[in-house]
Amino acid sequence: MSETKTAAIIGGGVIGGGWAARFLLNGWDVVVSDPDPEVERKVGEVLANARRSLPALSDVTVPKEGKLRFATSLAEAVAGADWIQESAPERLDIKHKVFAEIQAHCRTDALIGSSTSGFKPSELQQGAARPEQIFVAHPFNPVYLLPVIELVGVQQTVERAKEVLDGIGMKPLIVRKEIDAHIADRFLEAVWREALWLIKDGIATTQEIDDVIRFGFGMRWAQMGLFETYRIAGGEAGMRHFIAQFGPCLSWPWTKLMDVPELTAELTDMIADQSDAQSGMHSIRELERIRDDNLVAMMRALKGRNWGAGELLNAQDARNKPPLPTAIDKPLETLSRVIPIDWMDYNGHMNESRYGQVFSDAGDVVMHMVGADPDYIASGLSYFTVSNEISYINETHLGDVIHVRTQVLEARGKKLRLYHEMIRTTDDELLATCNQLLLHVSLETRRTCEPEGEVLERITALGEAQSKLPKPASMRD
Ligand SMILES: NC(=O)C1=CN([C@@H]2O[C@H](COP(=O)(O)OP(=O)(O)OC[C@H]3O[C@@H](n4cnc5c(N)ncnc54)[C@H](O)[C@@H]3O)[C@@H](O)[C@H]2O)C=CC1
Ligand SMILES: C[N+](C)(C)CC(=O)CC(=O)[O-]
Repeated sequence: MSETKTAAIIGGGVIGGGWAARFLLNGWDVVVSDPDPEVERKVGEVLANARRSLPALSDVTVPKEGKLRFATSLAEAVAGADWIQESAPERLDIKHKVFAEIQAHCRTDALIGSSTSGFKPSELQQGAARPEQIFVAHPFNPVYLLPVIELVGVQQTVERAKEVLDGIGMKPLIVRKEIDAHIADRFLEAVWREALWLIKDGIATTQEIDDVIRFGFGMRWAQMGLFETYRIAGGEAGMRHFIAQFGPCLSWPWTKLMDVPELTAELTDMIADQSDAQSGMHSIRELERIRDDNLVAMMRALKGRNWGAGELLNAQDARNKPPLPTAIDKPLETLSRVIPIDWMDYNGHMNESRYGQVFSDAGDVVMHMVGADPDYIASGLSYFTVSNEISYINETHLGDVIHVRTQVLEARGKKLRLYHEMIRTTDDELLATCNQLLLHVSLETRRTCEPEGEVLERITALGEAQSKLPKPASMRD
């Protein structure tokens, strides 16, 4: 058993709260230190949002949540921590004071990341007792959902940090050279500046600017980024043609980036009023939930494509996947997962089609147990499901943790009959059952045939062992 690690979060605001949730929901214990008397409530609200969204990105068992504690002093928070994440306000004087106190009380081998959006490590390290211990770990809001982290600092330190972040499902990017605002915030700054000009000059409103992003290039960026997108825009000749065609525009007046509009009271009012008209009907917490639900749905769609953020999530699932059941003389625990947002329907519960997905995944586990795994399937043999009789017994809701218990009712020759019970893990409530019949097939002839070799031996042994079990209670009722 690996020992539970501890993260100390210094500053529990928007970003510190997000870090706390990311670590906790990946099984780390977390200690938060923040002078704000409201910190427990604020972190609690971020955590509530994270609990309903992050686990829903996973299609396998999620790690057991760690323990959360609020420290009475920074010294107490950092004392035994493995990772310390500074998320205090973006002011160098505050950060220097915080680092001095951290280093006076933390372990010398602890990793000390800073969430700074723009300061370089050399600036953060000024006057530090052990400069090499401090590095930039710049996240994106919401930290519990968005995977990328920019790491800037001493090579050996950021490599250790990368290993930790990989383990909590993130996408650490080690930045080659330090630079103000790292990589991503330089883009965000450019887009933000341009948007401010467009509003100031009366060209577009906040709503119109958001629409050109979310109905257009924002969706392209979320899955391919900038260069891959523009490569395609160059047509068959790719990037070279793209540059030949659009390169000259760089010297035309297509940008006001070299200048910054003054944030006068008048411009601030204009932007804030437009933003109120656009989004004022929702509270910030409501907007956070809308954003999170949309992000989960988009990231799950990318999972299906095994692309971009979806590829990362699939790799994380593969790491968290539980081992196949080995004891064949008792009901088989074939699946455990959380119900995600995109499985909900207009009735406010899990759509009926998703029960088919759950029972199909549980059936796959039995196939893999007997050796009918991807290699066997690649050899041209498999099982087809020919019937699923599903009974919907109780409603299944967003965020429910469920597991499936499976009994093999018949495993003889070509026939594999399974009985699945889908149970809510928190209160043991039976949610649905499925009587499922699978037939062994040749993928070449697309007809049924007897299983072969080890699969035949294992399926026969499984069938015999399971035939001695009493019928599941829900079948007898
Ligand atoms: N808000 C954002 O979109 C992002 C912010 N960041 C960076 O994260 C850091 C924190 O920003 P936010 O969370 O947005 O700010 P915030 O204002 O929401 O939170 C800052 C927290 O630090 C606390 N604090 C103040 N002095 C402290 C001290 N001496 N010790 C411990 N805590 C202290 C405050 O009480 C507050 O709760 C900044 O460096 C910022 O650049 C990074 C990525 C995105
Ligand atoms: C606005 N910001 C500079 C604080 C933004 C970031 O640092 C990253 C983000 O989440 O957009």
